[in-house]
Amino acid sequence: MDNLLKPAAGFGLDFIQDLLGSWLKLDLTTLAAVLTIAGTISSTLQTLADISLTVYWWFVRFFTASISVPANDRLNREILNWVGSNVILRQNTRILTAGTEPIESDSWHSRGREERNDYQHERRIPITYLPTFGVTWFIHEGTLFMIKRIPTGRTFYRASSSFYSPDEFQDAPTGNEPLVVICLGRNVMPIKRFLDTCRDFAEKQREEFVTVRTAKRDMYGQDGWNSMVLRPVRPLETVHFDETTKAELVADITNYLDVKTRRFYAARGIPYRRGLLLYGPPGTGKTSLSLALAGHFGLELYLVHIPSIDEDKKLERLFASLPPRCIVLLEDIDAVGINKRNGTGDNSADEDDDGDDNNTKTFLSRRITLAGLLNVLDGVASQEGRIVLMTSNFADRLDRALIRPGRIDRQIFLGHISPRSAELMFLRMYASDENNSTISGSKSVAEEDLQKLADAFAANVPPDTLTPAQLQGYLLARRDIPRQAVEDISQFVKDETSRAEEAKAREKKAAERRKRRRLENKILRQVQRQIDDEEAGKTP
Ligand SMILES: Nc1ncnc2c1ncn2[C@@H]1O[C@H](COP(=O)(O)OP(=O)(O)OP(=O)(O)O)[C@@H](O)[C@H]1O
Repeated sequence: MDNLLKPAAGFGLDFIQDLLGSWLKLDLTTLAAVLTIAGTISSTLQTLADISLTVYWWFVRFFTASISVPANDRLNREILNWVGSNVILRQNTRILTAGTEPIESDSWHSRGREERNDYQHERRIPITYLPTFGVTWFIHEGTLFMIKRIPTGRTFYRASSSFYSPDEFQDAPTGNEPLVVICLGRNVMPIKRFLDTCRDFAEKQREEFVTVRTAKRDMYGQDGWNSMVLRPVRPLETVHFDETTKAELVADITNYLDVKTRRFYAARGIPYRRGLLLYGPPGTGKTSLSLALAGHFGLELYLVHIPSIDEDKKLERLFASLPPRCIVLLEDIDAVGINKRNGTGDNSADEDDDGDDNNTKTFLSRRITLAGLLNVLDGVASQEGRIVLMTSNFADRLDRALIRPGRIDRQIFLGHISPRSAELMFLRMYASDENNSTISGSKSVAEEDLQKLADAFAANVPPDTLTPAQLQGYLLARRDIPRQAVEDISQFVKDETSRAEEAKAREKKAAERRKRRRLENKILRQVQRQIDDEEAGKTP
């Protein structure tokens, strides 16, 4: 058997040797030598890597101090913010993670977002950049620091890892990973100082910006407050409505946030919550006021656009993950009609009213029920210490169960602009600011002239005609020409009034049509029922 194989093996070896010799000009001995050297280099490199890793860990263990920060701690985000602004940007890092919102396949859901995807009607969501790092190094106050993101086990971005080290991409930064802050030396004091710096930085940002969080599904399909936008703080003075109501509102919230009030509630077993309803026509400042209040009280704003939430459970999950002190803004709670379907209110839900008088099922939107909303507002699981602001364009359509004291403690009406508010808005629009960046034309208007112009302007803005949004739009279109704004205002008021009257007449006609259609349907159904009854009577 061995003898039989020998020529074949010899033939094979000879053949390979010939091939290498004639084609590649290599003999087998050289090849073997090359392979041996390569193997030795590779194992040497591996050994060196192992040694350096061991040295690295010994070094970390004996010559550094470290502090870990859990994923869900606010400090974690504050560190990332600091690193993002001070290290990543300064070092002009080429590896960042950009994000806007996850793409969802659910068409109803996406439609809701298309309509109103972001705070204050912005359709385009700003891109947020997060530092992509496994480990980042920097020097702070003369000490060498290292921040390490601890992998959470979710791996992706592998496709891109062919170019960069897999470590860098294995765990895409969602901002929810625990961090370890390490510094050179055996003392944790530099780290503590660094953490203070991060907090001061965040504090300053909070003074200048309001953090607005909105509900978004994250990349793993989990609902949560996953989108964050920083909005510049809007001073309360720039939101015009009844000054006494404004002062009362601010006093009310100040009192509520006072630690003594919390103790008072706790001692008497009263749930420590505050609910406010901001209502009025569109463009009267409900959203602007909410933002201004959040800025004034230094609270984060958690925004829920009710019509885009499609199930009670989702709202429940969002409320369950609210921090203890914040403002929750529930926008457009009436948008699809918080009404009993057998109610008398003339609203959108009446359009498809099937006339079933016994149907008392209550709907907030496609799938959010009034019970679901009430449950998150005062259910056992709902967080104490927060302020819930609800906005509505049609307060009269709201269910009484929702607006009872305890759920809504104060109702604030934001209506059409008053002459006094028009004067203030005019002054604000044309007064020169620090950068003198307001308007070119108005620079020539002296202060006393500006006041005279504002008086003349306000005299031509009758109460209860224009919304603040309309007036703001008007002034913005004339931002360089204050005198022209005064001249044109009477005509603008006339035009807008007649337009509003036409719209009202159209709406009245449409409402009458709907009413007629409902009546016809009702009669038809009664007739059909009679016919059915008669037929049933005939049959034995
Ligand atoms: N009372 C107000 N004072 C100053 N500006 C206002 C006021 N109301 C509205 N505006 C301006 O009009 C625009 C729209 O305001 P905002 O979105 O706050 O109104 P809204 O009542 O929430 O409207 P909607 O009911 O449509 O959501 C903003 O740019 C805001 O600056």
